[in-house]
Amino acid sequence: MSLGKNWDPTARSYGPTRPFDGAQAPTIPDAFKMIAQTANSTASEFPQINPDICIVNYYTNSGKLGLHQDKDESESSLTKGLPFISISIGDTAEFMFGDTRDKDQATKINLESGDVLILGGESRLLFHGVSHVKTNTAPSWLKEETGIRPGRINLTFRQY
Ligand SMILES: O=C(O)CCC(=O)C(=O)O
Ligand SMILES: [Fe+2]
Repeated sequence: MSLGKNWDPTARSYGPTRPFDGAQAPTIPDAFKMIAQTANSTASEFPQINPDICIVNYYTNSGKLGLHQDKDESESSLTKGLPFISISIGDTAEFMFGDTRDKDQATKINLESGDVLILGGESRLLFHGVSHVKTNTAPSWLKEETGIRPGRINLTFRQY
């Protein structure tokens, strides 16, 4: 799902409403924005964004996401290298990134629950994706306190 603007993964475009039922995208809660902007300000090499899009992805333990570039934001946002800020919650993902769409050449890192990843400036158009989600790796306190189901939640904040 997405907050702020609707993201249509089929058309790869943003709009005010969901095409299949016309629902408005909910606004991004201020508390969410605050977390993203605080993370953004610690990465002082990147410009500060005022996020107007938050895409929420849920991955089951068999979920993956192929290597892709995020280049559907406005031309001015991309030219300025405005960062997107990604926050991971739940099970650990193996995240891959690189200069090409070739999985074998990509660098792989673990994104654990609570990790923040920021792609901005020259790294804004890196190819990236999720090779797999590691079963039963979420912190036990998170499972106990929230009842979060198996899998991983990822929030990406962007400025269109
Ligand atoms: O789940 C992730 O860590 C990456 C998500 C992503 O690349 C996207 O939403 O465009
Ligand atoms: Fe992406």
